[in-house]
Amino acid sequence: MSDEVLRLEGIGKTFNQGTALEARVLQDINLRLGRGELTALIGPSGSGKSTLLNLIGLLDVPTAGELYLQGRPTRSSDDATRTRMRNESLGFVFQFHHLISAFSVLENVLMPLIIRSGRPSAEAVELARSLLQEVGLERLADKKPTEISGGQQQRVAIARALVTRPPLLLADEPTGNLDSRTAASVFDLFRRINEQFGCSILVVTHDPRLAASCPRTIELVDGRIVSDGASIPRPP
Ligand SMILES: Nc1ncnc2c1ncn2[C@@H]1O[C@H](COP(=O)(O)OP(=O)(O)OP(=O)(O)O)[C@@H](O)[C@H]1O
Repeated sequence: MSDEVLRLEGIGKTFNQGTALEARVLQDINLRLGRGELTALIGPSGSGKSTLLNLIGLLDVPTAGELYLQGRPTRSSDDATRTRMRNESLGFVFQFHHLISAFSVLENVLMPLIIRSGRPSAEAVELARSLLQEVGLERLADKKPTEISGGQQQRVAIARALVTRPPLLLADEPTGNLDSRTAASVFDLFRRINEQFGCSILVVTHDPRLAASCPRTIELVDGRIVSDGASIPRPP
């Protein structure tokens, strides 16, 4: 199996192409993510980070170039194929975690498996419990999301994103609404998950300290990659 999880070749995104509202947001993005890499995506507001993450997450389609997920081209795939590839290969963690308040923490973690194949098997429940243990929340499995803190809710969202064992985890400002100590501990969790599960993680962050704790940082400015390399360590 290839060690390459993701490859972007000449990716561009222009919204409202051919109209007065045309907006060229991404240009000539070339990028390769290997298995098990932990990478930060940084850049000023409006530089195109979320747009790029949406393309990588197969939630939107580029207007130029090709995007390969685990070696498979995606641009001309139909919606059903893209949905299948998304469910098989990707996990998502967002700033606002969208946990379902009527369900318990455990049921929320199980949700991707329930969507995939209905009633969860005993193995699925066991996997969800072990992920909750991994994120330090096994004792809260029966609580509702409203009964736990923001940092704990984000940990539930991370466990939920991992329950399908995705080779690539995408995170968009996952610590954006957390205080700095809680943000640092959620980021520690990303590092531990990366080491333990070997999944590749691409995380958009505005926080330079958090970015510096990733081995690799990619910087976008005005829709282009302006730097891509080893992160510069910062003092704690
Ligand atoms: N659907 C759309 N139609 C037109 N323009 C869009 C659309 N989506 C995003 N844009 C524009 O693309 C640019 C990049 O937006 P994007 O949200 O990707 O930036 P970002 O780097 O994630 O910003 P932030 O850090 O503030 O979240 C912005 O100028 C935005 O207005």
